[in-house]
Amino acid sequence: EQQEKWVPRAVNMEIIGTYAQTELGHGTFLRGLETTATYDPNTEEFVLNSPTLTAYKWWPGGLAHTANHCVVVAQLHSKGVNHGVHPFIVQIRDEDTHMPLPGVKVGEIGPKLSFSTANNGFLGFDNFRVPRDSMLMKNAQVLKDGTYVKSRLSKLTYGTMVFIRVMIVTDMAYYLSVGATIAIRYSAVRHQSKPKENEPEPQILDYVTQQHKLFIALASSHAFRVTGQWLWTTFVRVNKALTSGNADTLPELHAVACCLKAVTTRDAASMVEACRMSCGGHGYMTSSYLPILYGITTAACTYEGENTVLLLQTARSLVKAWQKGSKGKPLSPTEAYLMDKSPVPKWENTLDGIIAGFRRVSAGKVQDCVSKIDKLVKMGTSYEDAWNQTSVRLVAASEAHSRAVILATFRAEVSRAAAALSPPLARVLHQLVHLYTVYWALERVGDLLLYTSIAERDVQELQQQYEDLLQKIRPNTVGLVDAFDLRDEILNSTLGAYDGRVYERLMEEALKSPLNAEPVNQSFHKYLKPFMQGKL
Ligand SMILES: CCCCC/C=C\C/C=C\C/C=C\C=C\C(=O)SCCNC(=O)CCNC(=O)[C@H](O)C(C)(C)COP(=O)(O)OP(=O)(O)OC[C@H]1O[C@@H](n2cnc3c(N)ncnc32)[C@H](O)[C@@H]1OP(=O)(O)O
Ligand SMILES: Cc1cc2nc3c(=O)[nH]c(=O)nc-3n(C[C@H](O)[C@H](O)[C@H](O)COP(=O)(O)OP(=O)(O)OC[C@H]3O[C@@H](n4cnc5c(N)ncnc54)[C@H](O)[C@@H]3O)c2cc1C
Repeated sequence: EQQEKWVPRAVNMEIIGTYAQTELGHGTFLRGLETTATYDPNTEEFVLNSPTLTAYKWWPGGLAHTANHCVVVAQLHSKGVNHGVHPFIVQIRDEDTHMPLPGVKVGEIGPKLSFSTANNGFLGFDNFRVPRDSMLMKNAQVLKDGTYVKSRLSKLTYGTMVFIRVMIVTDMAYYLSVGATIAIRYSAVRHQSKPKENEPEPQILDYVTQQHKLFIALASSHAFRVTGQWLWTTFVRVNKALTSGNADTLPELHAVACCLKAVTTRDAASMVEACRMSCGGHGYMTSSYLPILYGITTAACTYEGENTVLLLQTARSLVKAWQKGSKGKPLSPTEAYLMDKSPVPKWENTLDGIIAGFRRVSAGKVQDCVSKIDKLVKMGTSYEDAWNQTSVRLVAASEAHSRAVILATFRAEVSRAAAALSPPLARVLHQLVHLYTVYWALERVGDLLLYTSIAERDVQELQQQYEDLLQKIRPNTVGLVDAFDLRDEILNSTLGAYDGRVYERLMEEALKSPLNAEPVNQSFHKYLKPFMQGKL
C-alpha cells in the first residue's frame, strides 16, 4: 500500500528524494542518532524533532536545494517507549513553490573535497508533524493506537546499506576503468627522456615503473567487476530468502559486503591517485578528470559505512565464525576455509597456491585475534576493551579475508568464462588474473612468510613472474582500455580522449579560462600596479 502511494510518484520524478540518516553528531553509530519521531495517537501523527544541533541531518546528497522528500531515519517513540531507529518518508518542501515546509530547516553544508554537484545538505525539524503512514512499515509497524509491532528481524532496517555496499563494488570497477583508460592512453601518447641517446624519446608506457603503477588498476577493474557480479547474485539470492522470511544468509552477506566495499573503495582511491601521479603535471589538471575521479573514489571510503568500521563488522563475523567452527558447527561458504586444520602445505607459486596462501593468512590472523582477545579477557580485561586492543589485527584479518574472496572469485569466474572466449582473449584475461594475484602476493609477502611455507626463492620467482607479466601485457594495454569502450564525453578528459590530441586539448581547455579573456587582468590595475607604486 505504501509502495503504491510513493513509488509511482518517485519513478515519475514528482518526488525527488534523498536518504537522511547521518547527523552532525553521528554517522557510524546508528543507535546514537538523535532525531526523534514521537507518535501522537490523538492525531495519528508522528512529531519529528531535532532536539540538539548534533541531531541535524548532515550530508544527505541532494538535500540542500534539490530534494522535496527524504527518507528520515529517526528514533521511534510510542507510548513513552523508544523502539530504536526506523525509517520515515517525509515531505520537506512544497511541491509547487519548493519552499521548505513550516518546521523544516534545510540548507547547503558548504564546499567539499569533490562531488561539488552533489548538493549535500543539512536538515532540522522543529516539532514537524507527519501522518502515521509516513513510517515505512515493511518491517515494523505502529498501529493507530500507538501499539508498536516489532519487526521479525531488527537488522532489516539496515538493509538499504547492504544493497548500496553491494553496488559500490561494481561502481569501483567502473571508476578504475576510467582512471586506467585516461592514464594508459596518456602514457601511450606522452614521450619523455632519452635513456638511449641515439633513439627518440620513448613512450612513458614503455617504462616498467609506469607499467607497475598502471596495470594493477586495469586488472583491478576486471577483478572488481567480476566480484561485483558475484556479490550481486548473492544479494539477489539472500533478498529472495528474506522475502520469504528466511534471514539465515543475511549475516554472511552483510559481512562479505562490508569487507568488499571497504577493500575495493580503498584500492580504487589509491590506484586512481596512482593514475593521477603517473601523468605528471598534466594529471594534476582538472581537465584531465583524474583529480575529480580521485575525489569521487576517496569519498566512497567514507560514505555507505566508513571503511574501518565496516572491516570491523566483517572481523566480528570472522571471530564469531572461528568460535562457532571450533565447536564443530558448520560455517557459511565464504568463511568455511577458516576451519581448514590440515598441515600447512608446501608452497606453490601457482594461482591456486597463492589463493590457498591468502586463506591461510586470513585464518591465521583470525586465530591470532581470538587468542589475543581470550588472553586479555582471562587477564580481567573487558571483552570490549580486549576487542579494541586487538582491533588493528582484526582489520588486517578482514582485509586478508576480503583479498582471498576477490582472488578466488576473479580466478574462478575468468576460468569459467574463458571456455566461451577466443583463445587470444582468454589468454589476455588469464594474464590479468595472474598479474592481479602475483601483485597482491608480493604486496603481502610478509603475511605469506608468517602464515605459509613460502620461501625466499619462491618470492624471487614471483617477482620475476610479475615482471614477465608486465612485459606480456604491454602490447595489449591500449587495446584493453579501448575495450572498456568509454566515450570521450564520459571520460571528460584532455588526457584520455580517443584521438590522443592531448596537447591541443590541454591548450583548448586553458584558453576557455575566463582569466584569459583579456591580456591584462583587472588584478594588475587593482592590486599589482598600486603595490608596485608603493600605494598598498
Ligand atoms: C548505486 C550505487 C550508488 C553509489 C553511490 C553513488 C554515488 C555516490 C555519492 C555519494 C554517496 C551517496 C550516498 C551515501 C549515503 C550514505 O552514506 S547513507 C549512510 C551510511 N551509513 C552507514 O553505513 C552507517 C554505518 N554504521 C552501521 O552500519 C552500524 O552503525 C554498525 C553496524 C557499524 C554499528 O551499529 P551497531 O548497532 O553498534 O551494530 P553492532 O556492531 O552491535 O551489530 C549489531 C548486529 O547487527 C548486524 N548488522 C549491522 N549492520 C547490518 C546490516 N547492514 N545488515 C545486516 N546485519 C547488520 C551485525 O552483524 C550484528 O549482528 P550480530 O549481533 O553480530 O549477530
Ligand atoms: C560524499 C559523501 C556523501 C554522503 N552521502 C550521505 C547520504 O546521502 N546520506 C547519509 O545519511 N549520509 C551520507 N554521508 C555520510 C556518511 O554516511 C558518513 O560520513 C559515514 O557513515 C561515516 O560516519 P561519520 O562521518 O560520522 O564518521 P565517524 O563514524 O565519526 O568516523 C570518524 C572516525 O572514527 C572511526 N570510528 C568510528 N566508529 C568506530 C568504531 N566503532 N571502531 C573504530 N573506529 C571507529 C572511523 O573509523 C573514522 O576513522 C555521506 C558522506 C560523504 C563523504
